[in-house]
Amino acid sequence: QTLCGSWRRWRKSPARNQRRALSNNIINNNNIITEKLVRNGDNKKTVVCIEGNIASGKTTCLEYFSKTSNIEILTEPISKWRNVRGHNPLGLMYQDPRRWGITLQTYVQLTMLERHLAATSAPVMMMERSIFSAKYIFVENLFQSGKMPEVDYAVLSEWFDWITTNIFLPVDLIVYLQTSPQTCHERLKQRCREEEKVIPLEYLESIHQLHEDWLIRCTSSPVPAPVLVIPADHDLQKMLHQYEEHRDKILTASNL
Ligand SMILES: Nc1ncnc2c1ncn2[C@@H]1O[C@H](COP(=O)(O)OP(=O)(O)O)[C@@H](O)[C@H]1O
Ligand SMILES: Nc1ccn([C@H]2C[C@H](O)[C@@H](COP(=O)(O)O)O2)c(=O)n1
Repeated sequence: QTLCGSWRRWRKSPARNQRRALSNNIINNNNIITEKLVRNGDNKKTVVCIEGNIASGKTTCLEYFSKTSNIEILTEPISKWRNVRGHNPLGLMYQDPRRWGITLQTYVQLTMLERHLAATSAPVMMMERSIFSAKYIFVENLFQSGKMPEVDYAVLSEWFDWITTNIFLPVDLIVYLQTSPQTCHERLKQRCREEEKVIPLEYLESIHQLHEDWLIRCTSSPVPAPVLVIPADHDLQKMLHQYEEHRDKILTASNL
């Protein structure tokens, strides 16, 4: 069990402390107090985001916790990314990232926002990824690898900044499933999703480095919550054992 170096840095400002603030006020660049949009009931809910590389085992982890009462599971809306009104932006992005990266990532940003704001009844909401990793990992990767034009990156960044400045999107804990890119490559081939057949090991290596910069080295983008790192190269049985070991910590994340 490891807690990321970001633990201390962000401990003072995670979701619980924001919730404790007298209101949902924020102070903008001009020192004018404005209100963040808040969904009713957000004060009580614990939000846990499962982060990790492609095919690292996030869905399998969520499936395991879905058997627990009091947890509501929100998987990534990948079926929407594969079919929006008959179009497949995920497939298009892998075929021609320069042309379709902005299209997919705009839609990912919208659908992840919907996930964060979903009306859930259980006290704990466990989400696959977040609007934060969509921006800090996937959009960054497209831009840094030269596959997203600067203007597309600027427009997406403006949208992201507006959303995260004006809408209260609390996260209590990030669970980072830390894998080697090689493990993910093996699992990806085994899963055999049609759109992903073109993904080379190098792509998974880039995505891995971005996760490490964000959640372990804490050198790239803000980490919105404490991070629990779970080594995830192990076989399924060992992974389930680790999930069981961390169960209490995960379920009581809002007390961190
Ligand atoms: N610990 C594990 N050992 C071996 N295979 C795994 C393990 N966890 C998941 N898998 C398999 O790897 C593939 C990707 O797992 P999945 O949970 O879909 O990952 P993700 O949601 O992170 O993309 C699936 O075929 C799954 O059955
Ligand atoms: N912002 C994002 C989020 C996800 N994707 C891609 C990466 C995978 O092909 C797929 C999600 O699969 P998972 O990691 O959950 O197995 O969607 C992306 O391109 N941009």
